[in-house]
Amino acid sequence: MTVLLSIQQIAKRRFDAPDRYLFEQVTAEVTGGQRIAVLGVSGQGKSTLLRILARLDVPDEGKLLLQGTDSATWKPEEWRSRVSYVAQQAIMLPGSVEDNLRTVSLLHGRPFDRPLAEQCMAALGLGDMDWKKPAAELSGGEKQRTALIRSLLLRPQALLLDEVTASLDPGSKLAVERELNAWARREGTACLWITHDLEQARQVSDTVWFMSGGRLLEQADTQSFFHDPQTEAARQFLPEPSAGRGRH
Ligand SMILES: Nc1ncnc2c1ncn2[C@@H]1O[C@H](COP(=O)(O)OP(=O)(O)OP(=O)(O)O)[C@@H](O)[C@H]1O
Repeated sequence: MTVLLSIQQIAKRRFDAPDRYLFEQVTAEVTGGQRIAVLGVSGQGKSTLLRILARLDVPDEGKLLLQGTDSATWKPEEWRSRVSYVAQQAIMLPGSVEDNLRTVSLLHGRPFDRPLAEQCMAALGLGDMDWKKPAAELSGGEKQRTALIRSLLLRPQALLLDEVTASLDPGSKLAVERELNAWARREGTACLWITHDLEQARQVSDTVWFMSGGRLLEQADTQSFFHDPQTEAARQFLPEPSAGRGRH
């Protein structure tokens, strides 16, 4: 698999104590279609790292490359149309659902793919939605899925998903997991999921990135991470081992 994103020695300083790092020495690669769960206790900087990868925030140290080209060479909007961040708190743009679905295409100068929008809405349980409805009137879960579809319509190479199913009912959550797994397989879209739901992490990832102590402490195959975590911090983070999970 070709390397899509290369993350080299990225560090971010704490804004409340600039002599200390929120995280440092983060080095990793993301390949096309790779499915990664980004795990760790609250406040490790998982969201901050993904926002840096989407160029919505800047690192204090280190380099980011997309398809081998340094981030400084990419226009930010071109980068963001390829590496799309979906926030936990979906922000709807003014206007209707349809305006929301169309706006990102307009912003990035792409034709609006209505059949794809219809297909995504149906797949995520929004097939009966009135597209003329003001987006501000949607429920939290409807906003979250509409925001996700807005990003999917860009056909990004990487989707950075920040607790995107947090306000969804179990059925809708499953629909999102299935649809994004299908995108990763079909389109080769890399999916990075921040989640606190360990069952979800198992369903949606082949690789785990575990953040702890200001480092990207483990990068492991998902099965190996859950069955045989290599660090004490990861062992503490995971629930008590179930029968059969070997630990050193
Ligand atoms: N430079 C910084 N950039 C972002 N957050 C910072 C910074 N310095 C300190 N912080 C603090 O560190 C924490 C980082 O939050 P962030 O959302 O990135 O972590 P997280 O691991 O995603 O947490 P959660 O799992 O709760 O969403 C916040 O409490 C924030 O106030």
